[in-house]
Amino acid sequence: MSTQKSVVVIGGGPGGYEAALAAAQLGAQVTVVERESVGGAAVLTDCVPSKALIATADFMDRFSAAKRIGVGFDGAPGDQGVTAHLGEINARIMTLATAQSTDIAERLESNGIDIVRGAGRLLEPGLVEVATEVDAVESGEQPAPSEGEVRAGRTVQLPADVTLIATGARPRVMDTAVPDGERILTWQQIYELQELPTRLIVIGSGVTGAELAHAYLGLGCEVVLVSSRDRVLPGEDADAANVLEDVFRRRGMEVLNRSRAAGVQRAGDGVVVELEDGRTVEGSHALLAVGSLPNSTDMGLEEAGVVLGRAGHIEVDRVSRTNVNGIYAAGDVTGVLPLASVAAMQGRIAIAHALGDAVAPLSLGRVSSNIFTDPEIATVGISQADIDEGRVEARGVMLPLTKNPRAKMQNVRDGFVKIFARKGSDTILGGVVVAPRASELIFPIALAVANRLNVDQFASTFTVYPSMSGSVAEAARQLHSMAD
Ligand SMILES: Cc1cc2nc3c(=O)[nH]c(=O)nc-3n(C[C@H](O)[C@H](O)[C@H](O)COP(=O)(O)OP(=O)(O)OC[C@H]3O[C@@H](n4cnc5c(N)ncnc54)[C@H](O)[C@@H]3O)c2cc1C
Ligand SMILES: NC(=O)c1ccc[n+]([C@@H]2O[C@H](COP(=O)([O-])OP(=O)(O)OC[C@H]3O[C@@H](n4cnc5c(N)ncnc54)[C@H](O)[C@@H]3O)[C@@H](O)[C@H]2O)c1
Repeated sequence: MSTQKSVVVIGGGPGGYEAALAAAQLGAQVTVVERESVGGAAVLTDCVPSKALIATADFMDRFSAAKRIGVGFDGAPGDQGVTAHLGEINARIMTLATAQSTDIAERLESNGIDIVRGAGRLLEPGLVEVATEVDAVESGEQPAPSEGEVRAGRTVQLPADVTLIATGARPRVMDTAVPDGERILTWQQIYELQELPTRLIVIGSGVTGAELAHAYLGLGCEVVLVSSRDRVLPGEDADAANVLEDVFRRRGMEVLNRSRAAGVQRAGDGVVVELEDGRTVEGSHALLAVGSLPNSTDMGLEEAGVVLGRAGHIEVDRVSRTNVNGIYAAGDVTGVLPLASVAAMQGRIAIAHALGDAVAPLSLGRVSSNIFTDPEIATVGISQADIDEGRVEARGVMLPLTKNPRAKMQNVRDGFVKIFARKGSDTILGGVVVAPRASELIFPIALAVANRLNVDQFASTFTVYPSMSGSVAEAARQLHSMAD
C-alpha cells in the first residue's frame, strides 16, 4: 500500500499554488482545483494588474514633475499631447497577468501537480467534489482519474488526506450600488475600460481605493475620493496617511472625508453618488473599493463542521489548521492579513504541518507591506498605534526626508523614515518609510526586525552617500542618541 499522501488544494492563488509546490517537493500527490485560472485573483484581477496600472501612471507623472527640475515641459501632461490610451494600457496589463498565470501553471505541472478546472467543495472531510466544465474533461484537458478517484457526470471526486482551502475573497458590493461593468465598477472590472473616465469617483479610501485613486489621477483623470472616515488610509500610520492626503489634494484630487456613500445611480452618460448626509457627487464613473468578502459560502464547510467567523472567514490557528482534522485554510479566506505574501506563507506552513515537516508558526510581527502610491508607504513590524496605545513598550523617531541630499537632487518633497525600538534593549521592532520606492527601502528595517538587530548595530552600518537609505541609518543614529 502506498504511503504517499494526497493533498487537494481548492483555489490556485498565492495561498494555494505556493502550498501545492511545497507539498509536491515533500513528495505528496497534489491536485489544485481552480475554477478560473491559476495565479488567482492576486495575479489576474487584484495585485498584479493594479501594480502594472500604477507603474504606467507613474510614467505619466514624470512628465508633470519634469518642469520642477528644469526640464522643458510646461503645464500638465495633456497639454504636451501626453495622453493615456487606456484600451492599450489595459490590453498590455491583461497580457502581463495572463502570462504570469501561464508561468505558474507550467511551474505546477512541471512539479507533477494536477490542475483540475472547476469549482471545488467539500463533500465530507477527506473528499472534495469538483464541478468541472464537461468540455474540459472530454477534450482531455483534465487529467485521467487517479486511483480511488470517482468521476460522475460533470463532477469529479478527489479523496484527500489533506485538504487546503485557499479560495480567496471577492469585492464587497452594496445593494444600493450594483456594478454594471460600464460605469459602476469593482476593481476587478476596470481592466475592461477602453476610454479613460473623465471624472472618476472612488468610493472607499482603504489601500485599494487609495492606490487606484492615485493611478487614475496619474493617468490624467479627474478623481474624487469618497472616504467614510476622518482621513484616507484609516488603518495605516497616521503621519503617513496625512502626507499622502496632502499630496493627493495638492495634485488636484478632491478628497471628501467623513463622507459615507449611501448608493450609486446611473444618470445618462454618468453616475451620481449619494452620500449618507444627503449630498450628491456627480462623475462619469464610480469605482467601489469598500472591502472584500471571503469565498467560503456553498463549499460544504459548515456541513463538514468547519468553524467560520462572523464575517464568514475560516478560523485557523498559526499553523493554518481549521478545527477539523486534515482540513487547513490559507490566504484571504481566513481574514488573517490579506496580503499575497501572507497567503503564500500560510499555505506553506499548512503543508509543512500536515506532512510532518519542520514548521514555524505564522508570525505577523515580521510582515512588511507597501502601499503603491506616490510617495509609497511601506511598513514592517509594530506600529505607532501599538506604542501610543500602550501595547508595546517602545520608542520611535521620525526623520523627514527633506534634509536628505539624494531626496533634494531627485526633487522628493514628501516623505519620512520612522524606526521603533524596544525600550531598554533597543531591539528594532518596526518602522515606516514614506518615500519613492519605499517598498525597497523598508528591506533593511525588515532585516533588522527579523534578526533582532539593535539600534546601535543598525546605526553603525555603512550606507552609500548620497542615498535615501542614508536617512534610514540616520534615523537609527538619532534613536541611539535619545535617552529612553
Ligand atoms: C486591488 C488589490 C491590490 C492588491 N495588491 C496587493 C499587493 O500589491 N501586494 C500584496 O501582497 N497583496 C495585494 N493584495 C492582496 C492580495 O491580492 C491577496 O491577499 C491575495 O490575492 C490572497 O491570495 P489567496 O490565494 O488567498 O486568494 P486569491 O488570489 O483570491 O485566489 C483564490 C483563488 O481561488 C479560486 N476559487 C475560489 N473559490 C473556488 C472554488 N470553490 N473552487 C475552485 N477555485 C476557487 C479563485 O478563482 C481564485 O483564483 C491586493 C488586493 C487587492 C484587492
Ligand atoms: N499594496 C497592497 O499590498 C494592497 C493593495 C490593496 C489591498 N491590499 C490588502 O487588502 C486589504 C483590504 O483593503 P481594501 O482597501 O480593499 O479594503 P478595506 O476594508 O481596508 O477598506 C475599505 C474602506 O472603505 C470604506 N467604506 C466602506 N463602505 C463605505 C461607503 N459606503 N462609503 C465610503 N467608504 C466606505 C471603509 O471605511 C474602509 O476604509 C488591505 O488591508 C491590504 O491588506 C493590499
